[in-house]
Amino acid sequence: MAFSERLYENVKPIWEKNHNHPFVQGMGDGTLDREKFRYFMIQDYLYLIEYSKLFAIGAAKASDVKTMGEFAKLLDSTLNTEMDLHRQYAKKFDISEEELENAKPAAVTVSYTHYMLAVGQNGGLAELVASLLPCMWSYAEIGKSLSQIPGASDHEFYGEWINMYADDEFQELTQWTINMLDRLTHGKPEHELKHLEEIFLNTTRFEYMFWDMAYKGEMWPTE
Ligand SMILES: Cc1ncc(CN)c(N)n1
Repeated sequence: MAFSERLYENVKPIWEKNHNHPFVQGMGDGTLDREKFRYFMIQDYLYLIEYSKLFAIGAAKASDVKTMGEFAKLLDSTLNTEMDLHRQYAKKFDISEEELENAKPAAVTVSYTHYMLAVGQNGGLAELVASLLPCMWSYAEIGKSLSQIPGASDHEFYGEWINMYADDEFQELTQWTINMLDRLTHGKPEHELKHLEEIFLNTTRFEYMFWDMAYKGEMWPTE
């Protein structure tokens, strides 16, 4: 069994919870409150600024030029395609770019990005990829599944979001990253695989927390 299949099996119950979360369901049937989506978009933009740094770290840690090039592609796609979607939504909400970049991250946004950056900076390439993969993989799955709901891709507001993650390019980049983790973990001893499994599980848990934070509009427990 490829290591990615083992990871997938291990986190399946949490991914099912993500798919059933009212935020995700609400994008699929178009009923999600736009204020919740607005809040999500701002926090997600801040999240992606930090997340994209993992690809730069990946390029620096890679041991061959081909892998460096792939990380460069992932970095470009995040900064210039995925985050463009957020900038477009920001226009719809009358949020200036400056306002977007100066917004303050919520507790979950800080915890999630700092955890990934610590793992990415302190560990090897396999740790880095294990930590960043649930982000890509779970959105690729959610985008694909929501795009199969009749009318969801054409929804005047949430359609663009769904199309972004259901798109072939995002799906291919995700598959490349899954394959890379399988390559990096081939032949690794069980105790190292267990460690990677735990990292993957932790960022999967953060994915759920991010949906929930956005749905509840949470910032910090003291506010
Ligand atoms: C929190 C989160 N997770 C995943 C993705 C998909 N890159 C995202 N934009 N934001």
